[in-house]
Amino acid sequence: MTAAIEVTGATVRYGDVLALDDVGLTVAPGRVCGLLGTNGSGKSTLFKTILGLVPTDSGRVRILGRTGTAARRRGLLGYVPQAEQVDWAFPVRVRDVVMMGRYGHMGARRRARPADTRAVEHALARTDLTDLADRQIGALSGGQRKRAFVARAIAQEADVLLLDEPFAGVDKRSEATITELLLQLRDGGRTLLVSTHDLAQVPALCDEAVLLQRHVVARGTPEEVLRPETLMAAFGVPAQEEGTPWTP
Ligand SMILES: Nc1ncnc2c1ncn2[C@@H]1O[C@H](COP(=O)(O)OP(=O)(O)OP(=O)(O)O)[C@@H](O)[C@H]1O
Repeated sequence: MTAAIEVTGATVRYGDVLALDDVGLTVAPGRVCGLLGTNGSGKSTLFKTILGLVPTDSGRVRILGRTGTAARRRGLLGYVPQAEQVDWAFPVRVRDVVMMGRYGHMGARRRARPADTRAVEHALARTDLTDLADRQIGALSGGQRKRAFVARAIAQEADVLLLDEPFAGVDKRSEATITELLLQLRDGGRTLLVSTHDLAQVPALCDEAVLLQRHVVARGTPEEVLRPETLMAAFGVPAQEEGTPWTP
């Protein structure tokens, strides 16, 4: 079976900074893989590498057998960025942000067809944003903004989704809504790679997990990766109590 995500021997440097060191990762279709690691451990860089947005010193990326760039251009690969990477002052409505997910389906003239409008309305409804659809994206709360980007990913109907910290700064209710939405996407056959600092979220969401510290220090089931001795060996800190954000 072709892997949904396959990264082999990826090494990335920013000048003198070694951000990824010989990283390998394989995720089968229809699975949720958690990407865990401390600040600066390379999670965002790995996403950008998969998306074809940063050059690699060495290594190879395949998304359903294609390069990341080719998969992205064909609408097979979706990305929910970290909140900090988005310009919230940009004057755009929630509905327009979600419609951006349809661009890969529209052709060069980007004219929305009825199928695109239906997909957008469906995604807004699933993320409970229908009533806020005409609001400027910058005028939403943090949790609502996250949901808007998850809605964009739903509307895109991409087979593989990369989500960078979808739970950062959201309350328990939004966290539960987002988790449920992501599991529904998985159950519909999508493949998800989800970075998070919130280890308490991992067993409920992830089928498997990878612990990154520039290179892969552990991979396996959430139980295997979250073993206290694994975390201790990797970071020299004990596991924290369930529900506590992970801040070694
Ligand atoms: N554009 C850049 N130029 C130089 N160094 C960078 C750049 N982007 C990231 N880095 C460095 O590369 C390393 C990995 O950063 P990255 O953003 O991938 O980590 P991360 O795991 O996503 O962190 P966080 O959890 O804080 O978002 C860090 O040491 C960071 O300082």
